[in-house]
Parts: sequence; structure tokens; C-alpha cells
Amino acid sequence: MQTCDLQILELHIGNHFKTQLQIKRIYLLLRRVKLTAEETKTKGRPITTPGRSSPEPAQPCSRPVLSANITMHIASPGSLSTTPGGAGPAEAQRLSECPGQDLVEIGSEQSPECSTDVPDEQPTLWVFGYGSLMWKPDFAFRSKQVGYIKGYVRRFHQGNVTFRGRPGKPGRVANLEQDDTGQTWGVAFEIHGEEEVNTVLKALYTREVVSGGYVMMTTEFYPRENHLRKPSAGSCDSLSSLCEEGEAASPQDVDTNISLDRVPCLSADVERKKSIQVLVCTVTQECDLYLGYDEVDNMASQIVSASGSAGTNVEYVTKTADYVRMHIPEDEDSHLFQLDAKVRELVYRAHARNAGSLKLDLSEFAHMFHETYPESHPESVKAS
Ligand SMILES: N[C@@H](CCC(=O)N[C@@H](CS)C(=O)NCC(=O)O)C(=O)O
Repeated sequence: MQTCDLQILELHIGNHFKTQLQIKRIYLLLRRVKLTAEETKTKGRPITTPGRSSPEPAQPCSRPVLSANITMHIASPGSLSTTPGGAGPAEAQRLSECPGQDLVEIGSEQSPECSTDVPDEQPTLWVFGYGSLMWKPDFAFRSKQVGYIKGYVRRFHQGNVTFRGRPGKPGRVANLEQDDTGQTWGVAFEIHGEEEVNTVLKALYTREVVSGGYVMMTTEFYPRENHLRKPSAGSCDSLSSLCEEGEAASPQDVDTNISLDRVPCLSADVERKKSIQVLVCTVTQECDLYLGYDEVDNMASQIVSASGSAGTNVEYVTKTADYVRMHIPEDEDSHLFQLDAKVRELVYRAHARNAGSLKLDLSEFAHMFHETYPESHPESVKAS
């Protein structure tokens, strides 16, 4: 029976972290990939942490770049059976040679035996995406789920001069702005296994911090089943017994005859219990290339004329909006959809007149305006 011996994985994450506090937060997150034995007795339960329900406030960006060594104790790669050439396709195959095992305390001194009754020692990291990470994670993941984080709203206030812009002609990419009553919908990706976690952290750092000027932080992610419409007055009457007994009503417990607008009222702590701590990349107003608020028309004009190594800024905005429309109907992000509509309108208008007026070849996007906004009529498209 193979022994999964532990090995210290020294993870150097150079960083733009602003304070030792932020380094400590990332370290705590990485340490939280440890799961206690009792927590994993209910196999498959997502990592829940009693952490704050509101997100960790992003720290101001500052210089000089600090470097942090984050050390994780996790099972040795020897216990992993990688598919030839490393992790498999986007949905990473379970890499552990101890399949089907619960996670245990990672970093414990004992070297657990890999057997059907010894949990898998592999770390699990959750990464939350709300912009291009949703439709282009570019890393192997074990599972993903739609949900939301609290205390932030999605905006396009971060400039970009690499993937979707050029120096002197920045594009705009997604970031999070703090908003106490806000919610940002997106996708949480589960990365499982020592090599996977290490690879993804390094890739994220290169893509987000080095190329994007983002910083990494942690917050609580709530899977979509946590999202309950505000019960209308009295709609919980029939459920109060369940709520009062502390037994949270969950949809299957509830009389299915309740009309749609009488959703089960889960007590707040049930929502908290179901949260997962995630790593998320955003920016603060002190970060490089932070552009901040501008009128939608101005932002759209900037976006329509920007492109970078990954493609046009139009593609970035429209693919983000399309992903949300298609996969996250709960997300009513008016900022995103107004910006998307204006970008498509500008592209359509330019092509309706003369594609030459656009510096970029956006012909592939010209049709998008009508496809997305069929109720719009060309004549309603104001002349520039
Ligand atoms: N952190 C946000 C934004 C991610 C993002 O857009 N990052 C930029 C960094 S410049 C990127 O990767 N762009 C790749 C692309 O534009 O194709 C998310 O969670 O989605």
C-alpha cells in the first residue's frame, strides 16, 4: 500500500501585496486548504470557513514589490498519478493515487497510508472568477460552480496594456469595487492536488498580478443555491416551524406547492455555513493602471479602439456579458449590460457607416448588436 509521505512545498509568490497583513491572509487561505478529519467525514462538503461573511477589504497597492514565501505542507507528488503530460483536460482528472478519499488534516506530521479508508491528503484551492476567468480560466480545475461574493460589484475600471490594450492606449478589464450592499456573480473553480494548486497559483500570479496589475485577496463565495429571493412578507409563515427549530428549510424540505415567490427562508447562518473561502484577484484605486469611473459612452469608445496580445477589448467585454447572460441568469449587472450594449452599438454603427472609421477590424462583432439587442433598430442608432 503506497505511503503518501508529506513534502514541504515552498511556494514563492512574488507579489504586489501591500502589507504583511495581506500576505498573512493569503497564507491563511493556503493553510485553509488543510481540512480537519472531522470536517471531511461528510465527504464532498465544500471547504467552509467561519471566516467573515463580507470580503476582506482589498489593500491599497503600493511599492516596492514585496516577496512572500508561502509554505504549504502537502502530500508529495509521488502520491499523484498524473495523466501523461500533466493534468488532463480542463476538468482535471483526480490526480491522487488514493481516489475517492476524503481530505485530511494537511501538514499533520503523520504520513497517512493511502488506502480506501485513509482520506486523500491533497490540497484544494478555490479561485473565484468574475471577468475573463469565467470564460477563459486557462488552468485545469476539478469542478466549478456558479455563485456570488458579497460586498463588491463588478466594474470595468482597471486599465490594461497587455492582453487587451497597449501602452498609451489602454483597454478596460473587469475589477471589483467595494459596495457594502453589492454582490458579484461569477464562477468558483476547484483546483485539487499539490501540483495543480502550485501551477494555478503561479499562473494566476503571472496573468493577474504581473500582466494585469491585480492583487490577490480572499473572501467568501456563496454557491447559487444559497441565493434566495427575499421572501415576500409572510411567505415564511408555513416554514417558520422549520426555521424556528433551527433546521434550515431547504428546497427539498419544503412543500413544493409553495408558489415561486414563496421561497424557503433559510436562516442566515445556513447561508454562512454553505460559503467557501476563495482566492480572488481585483485591484484597488492605488494599483497601476487603475482608471476608475467614466461615463459609459466614454468607456465604450475606449474599449472599441483598444486591443492587446489576447485580442480586442470588444471581445473581452462582449464575451464576459455573453457568459453571464448564458450561464448566470441571476446576475442583473446593469453596468456590464449597459457597457456591452454601447460597445456593440458603436461597433454596429461604425460598420453600418464605414468599417474604416474603426482602427480595428471588428467585422466579426458587427452582427452582435442586433443579435443581442434585436429590439434595437438601426435608425435608433444615433449618428455619431
Ligand atoms: N480577476 C478578474 C479579471 C481577470 C482578467 O480579466 N484578467 C486579465 C489580466 S490583464 C486577463 O487575464 N485577461 C486575459 C484576456 O483578456 O484574455 C476575473 O476574475 O475574471
